[in-house]
Amino acid sequence: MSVTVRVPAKVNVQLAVGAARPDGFHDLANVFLAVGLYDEITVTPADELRITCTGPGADRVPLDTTNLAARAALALAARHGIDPRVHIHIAKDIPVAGGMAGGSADGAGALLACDTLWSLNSPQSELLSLCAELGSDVPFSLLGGAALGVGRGEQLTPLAVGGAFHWVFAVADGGLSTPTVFQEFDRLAAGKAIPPPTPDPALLDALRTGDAAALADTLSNDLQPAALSLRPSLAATLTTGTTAGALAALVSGSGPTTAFLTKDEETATQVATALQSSGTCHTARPTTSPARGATVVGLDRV
Ligand SMILES: C[C@@](CO)(OP(=O)(O)O)[C@H](O)COP(=O)(O)OP(=O)(O)OC[C@H]1O[C@@H](n2ccc(N)nc2=O)[C@H](O)[C@@H]1O
Ligand SMILES: Nc1ncnc2c1ncn2[C@@H]1O[C@H](COP(=O)(O)OP(=O)(O)O)[C@@H](O)[C@H]1O
Repeated sequence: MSVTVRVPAKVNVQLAVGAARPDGFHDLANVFLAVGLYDEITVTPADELRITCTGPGADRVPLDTTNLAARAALALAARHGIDPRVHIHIAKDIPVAGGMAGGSADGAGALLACDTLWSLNSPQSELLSLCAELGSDVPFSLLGGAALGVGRGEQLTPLAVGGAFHWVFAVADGGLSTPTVFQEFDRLAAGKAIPPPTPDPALLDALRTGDAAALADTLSNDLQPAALSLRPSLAATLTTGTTAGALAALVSGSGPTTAFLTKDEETATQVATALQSSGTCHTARPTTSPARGATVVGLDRV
């Protein structure tokens, strides 16, 4: 038997970052929106715990037990006293180390896939608490849609979204390390007062009403200056997309993927074409949001 789960990427439409905490994390007001780029995780019983990965950037994905998908399978098996030997295949389409939570998606996906394979039927609350142990972004990958994440981003409140938003994601060459971007944030913030992170009511309203122009006016990412400081070339990518007609542009999470919100599908195609031909990114990917969270899409009983 094998089980396949599809899991979306995310963009942070607001990422408000507080001061560094004693445990090394930062308190956040993190407004997640799931977008239609997906990894697919397939689990099959095997003689040993084994991971394979295909797709763009697969050579940069660890195939040992540091992989979040392996950690998820091991954590679920340990919780239930189950033999964890499965083959986990990751069909990757989410940019690796791109600020779109690809590793988190694989962690959430492996958790749901193993839960299904082992017929555990765990309640969502139990899966969400296991996700939070794996990483700050992992609970949202399970949930999908849109949500406000507080604490280090793992404490979620689902948000209503009033319509589809059109996006283009410009995938950069190479990745950025999330801890390094937070360290750069701390360096840039040194000596400044950092206010406690709070969600922007106007942004939550824009999501609720599905108003792309209002959302464009309220997009914000406190990690963007840090990502631009570490990767100055991203400024040219952002300018290319806005010049080509995007309503707004921002770095996705810790980057280096950049996100472009457009008023409709036609403009998204036009912005993607301009970005692709500009040479300021590796690949331009048009898509929509919100997207469903981790979902079982295949159950093969042979
Ligand atoms: C920045 C964000 C925005 O959604 O995503 P990415 O852009 O990486 O996808 C997240 O906060 C990333 O979450 P995730 O990638 O799960 O991070 P974790 O594994 O929990 O933590 C990795 C490291 O990032 C830093 N970190 C993470 C979350 C947080 N609230 N404060 C932090 O300072 C810490 O240095 C931590 O050791
Ligand atoms: N399944 C996975 N897919 C991708 N990266 C993973 C995975 N498991 C662990 N990693 C590690 O996590 C790092 C961050 O990757 P990723 O989650 O794709 O990016 P981001 O944190 O920027 O959203 C990678 O560089 C890699 O070392």
